[in-house]
Amino acid sequence: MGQIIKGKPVADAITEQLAKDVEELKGKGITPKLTIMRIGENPSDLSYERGALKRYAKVGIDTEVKAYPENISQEEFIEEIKKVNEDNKTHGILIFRPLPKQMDEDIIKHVISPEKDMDCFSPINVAKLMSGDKTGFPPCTPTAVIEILKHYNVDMKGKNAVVIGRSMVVGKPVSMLLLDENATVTICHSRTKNMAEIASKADILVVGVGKAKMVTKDYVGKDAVVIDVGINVDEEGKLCGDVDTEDCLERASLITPVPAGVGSVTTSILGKHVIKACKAQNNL
Ligand SMILES: Nc1nc(=O)c2c([nH]1)NC[C@@H]1CN(c3ccc(C(=O)N[C@@H](CCC(=O)O)C(=O)O)cc3)C=[N+]21
Repeated sequence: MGQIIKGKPVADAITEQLAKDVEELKGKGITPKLTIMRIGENPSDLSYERGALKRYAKVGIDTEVKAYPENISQEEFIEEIKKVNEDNKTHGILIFRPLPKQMDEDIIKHVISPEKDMDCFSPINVAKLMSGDKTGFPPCTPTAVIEILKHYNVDMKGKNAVVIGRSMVVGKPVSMLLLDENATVTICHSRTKNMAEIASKADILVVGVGKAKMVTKDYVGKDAVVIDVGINVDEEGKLCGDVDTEDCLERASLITPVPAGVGSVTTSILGKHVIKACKAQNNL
């Protein structure tokens, strides 16, 4: 029988350091600030926003939410991003994704200033992630996955890691970060044949596809570590992951829940990025 590993202890450890860093910056007369740009009222965006606001109120990071109507035009949104880029008080920007249909992410991604881009939207940060340049900002959720594995002493070196999903927010970047930790990485996606069979060979299984409870015990090898990155809303309007946690628990050794798993660590990583950006922008 496996064990459920929560994000909270990991998030708390990171937050403790955050609070110290903020205090130090405030001692120098600097208040780190994050500006969140949200279009519409997607429940998973709102969940992230609530988590972030709560955490940063505790540690003293200023947070401003700029909310825009679902039908805002691309031109208007670009102007808004430019304004925040130029706002001297803002050190970090988070733009919730995916953006609505009228937006072309391949255009917008070039607008956000790479120094303020907290979640690896800018192609500059994507390139830095690919090349292992630590001055960039890898996306928060994939970084949270690695922090959880480290916190619970899961050895990644030489292990078989299988990632399900190839998105730019989860699958691809988390694969790069696992590779950095010397895991042997396999990426599965919608066209993969025999996915359950491949997944069941994993020592570490990371799932981020956005399909509620898609991963059942057939995907899980004995004593595998399962990290559920999915944030879905079920028929009853409750948050649930991509993994059927109950079902997989009998085979897995460790498994993260949703909610209270990866998501809770994501917000603390975002805070860490804001501090890093704030220091860099103040030549500290
Ligand atoms: N550019 C971008 N990057 C993202 O990483 C991103 C995004 N856009 N759009 C939305 C999704 C969703 N997401 C969540 C992160 C944390 C919680 C989180 O903190 N959840 C708390 C619950 C908080 C609450 O609901 O009160 C928990 O799981 O315990 C939820 C959802 C990141 N996403």
